[in-house]
Amino acid sequence: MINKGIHIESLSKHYGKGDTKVLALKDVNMQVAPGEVVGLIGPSGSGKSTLLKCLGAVIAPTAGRMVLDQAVIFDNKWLVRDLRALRRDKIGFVFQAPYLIPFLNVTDNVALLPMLAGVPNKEARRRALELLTALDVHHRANAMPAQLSGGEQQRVAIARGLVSRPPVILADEPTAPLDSVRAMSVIRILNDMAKRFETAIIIVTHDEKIIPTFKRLYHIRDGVTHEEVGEGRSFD
Ligand SMILES: Nc1ncnc2c1ncn2[C@@H]1O[C@H](COP(=O)(O)OP(=O)(O)OP(=O)(O)O)[C@@H](O)[C@H]1O
Repeated sequence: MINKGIHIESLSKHYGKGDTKVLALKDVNMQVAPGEVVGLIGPSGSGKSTLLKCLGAVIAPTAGRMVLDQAVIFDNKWLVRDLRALRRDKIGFVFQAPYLIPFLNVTDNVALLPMLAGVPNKEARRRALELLTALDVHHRANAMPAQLSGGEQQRVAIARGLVSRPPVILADEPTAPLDSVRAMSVIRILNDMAKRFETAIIIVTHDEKIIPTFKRLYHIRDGVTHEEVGEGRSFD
């Protein structure tokens, strides 16, 4: 039986050829169980973004194996024909920059993905408002993105990444533009989501405030991951 969550085995990624070849990932192994929130930390250029892009089916690894939510998606080649559908149905992305759609209001920015996936509009908007409330930005539900502060935009983008309840969430520096109270509340929400919906979550971060909250971390150096036990400190 193939496990749920995220499993990466012997993953490598090379960019370029010959003299300009870069070995960005070398034999990476990683597991994240459903319901678990794992940190991915490492210096600039160590391979964090490359690993998230491979897992998010944005770029192809050079070799190795990746399993997402009980499906082998890559085994030295893609085993999934429709990578767009894989991204839409299985993976929630939360980026450093919010990338909201400028001509949709806050609620519709969050509700759009479930609407596109066939959830009735009313239910999609209800789920959107529930998350906007949890992220303390519901009072801006009818505003347009340009009318929000940077931190508010980021919280809306986090709600959008969570609203489809994907089995996997990949977050790249999600708390970077937030103050420490808001950063902690985002981490609390991601932990709640993980437990409630059995989501496997990877958070790439440099944020010293949130690193002690992880129970388990992967430290990446020069494309090689090292598993570490975190403090798992309560974030209340
Ligand atoms: N498209 C590309 N072409 C060639 N080399 C690349 C490409 N993207 C990344 N690299 C190289 O791969 C290595 C890993 O880069 P990556 O962006 O994954 O690091 P990172 O840990 O995310 O860094 P940062 O914290 O600075 O964002 C680096 O040496 C980088 O220069």
